[in-house]
Amino acid sequence: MSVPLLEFHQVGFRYPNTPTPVLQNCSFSLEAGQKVALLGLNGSGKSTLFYLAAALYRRDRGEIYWQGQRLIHQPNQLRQWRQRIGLAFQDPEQQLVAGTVAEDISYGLCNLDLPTAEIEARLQQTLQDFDLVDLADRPLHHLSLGQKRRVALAGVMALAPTLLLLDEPTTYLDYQQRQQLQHSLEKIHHQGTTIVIATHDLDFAYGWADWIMVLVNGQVTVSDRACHVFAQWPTLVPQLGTPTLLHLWQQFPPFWRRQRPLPRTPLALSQELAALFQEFQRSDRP
Ligand SMILES: Nc1ncnc2c1ncn2[C@@H]1O[C@H](COP(=O)(O)OP(=O)(O)OP(=O)(O)O)[C@@H](O)[C@H]1O
Repeated sequence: MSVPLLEFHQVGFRYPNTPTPVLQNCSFSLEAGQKVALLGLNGSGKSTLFYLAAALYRRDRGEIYWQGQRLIHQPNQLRQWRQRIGLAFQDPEQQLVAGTVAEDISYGLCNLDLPTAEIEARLQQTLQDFDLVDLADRPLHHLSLGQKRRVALAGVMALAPTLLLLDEPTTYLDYQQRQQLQHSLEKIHHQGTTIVIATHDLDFAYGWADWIMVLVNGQVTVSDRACHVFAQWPTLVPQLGTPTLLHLWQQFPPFWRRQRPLPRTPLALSQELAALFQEFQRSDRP
């Protein structure tokens, strides 16, 4: 078996001046190439888990590994660690630091000590990839929240991380920006980046993820292939609600559902519906 990309082994973490730990004996591993949705109720610790994974916070207990190498919070290793793992915060305001869009994307690249020509080339490529060319010289405080999210993601991706952690990226996005985000994610994943998204958007998770992790009481209680998790969804994770397409699929007759894979897109579900109608029409004929 291959070495996991990222591994948490019995990790514990408590914020100073709070009585109970947020994470306790938290263990999981991520394989390269996965598209992971991290689910959990408000306050279950998803953002905290991301801060620990990105080495912005220091764990109290347990170990964190990158391809088998233990995280030790020493300057040289931290620098390398933070290059490999890109984190886009839930609130883009926390992430954006410079005056304009172009300056903000360049900021992270300058911190990598790259040659000027390479910084410029990566900046131009990133502006194009994220459809930000027209906004390049726009002051950040003139942008909408959705645009700020796009700039924050672009800034992280310009650094070419191996693992991308996105905290609630679909919040406040309109239909068009959501489509654009999905398109960017497909492209990023296709280029070889492993992606983990913390989200309350079950419909998004259902359509996008190939792996599901669920955080409950400071522990990852579910970590499995999405098709397995959704097949057992209501009994496995009752507290999170049910994705719309899955809910509709559960209204199909059991004999039909037993024989077929879960439809993960509206198109796949409508095709199932059409096929079921045809089946009933056939069986009704004298
Ligand atoms: N700086 C902090 N100091 C003390 N407690 C904190 C701090 N940040 C978060 N917490 C607490 O840690 C717990 C986990 O918070 P966290 O933001 O990681 O959860 P989450 O799953 O990302 O929540 P949400 O889905 O609402 O974004 C919460 O109880 C929160 O109140």
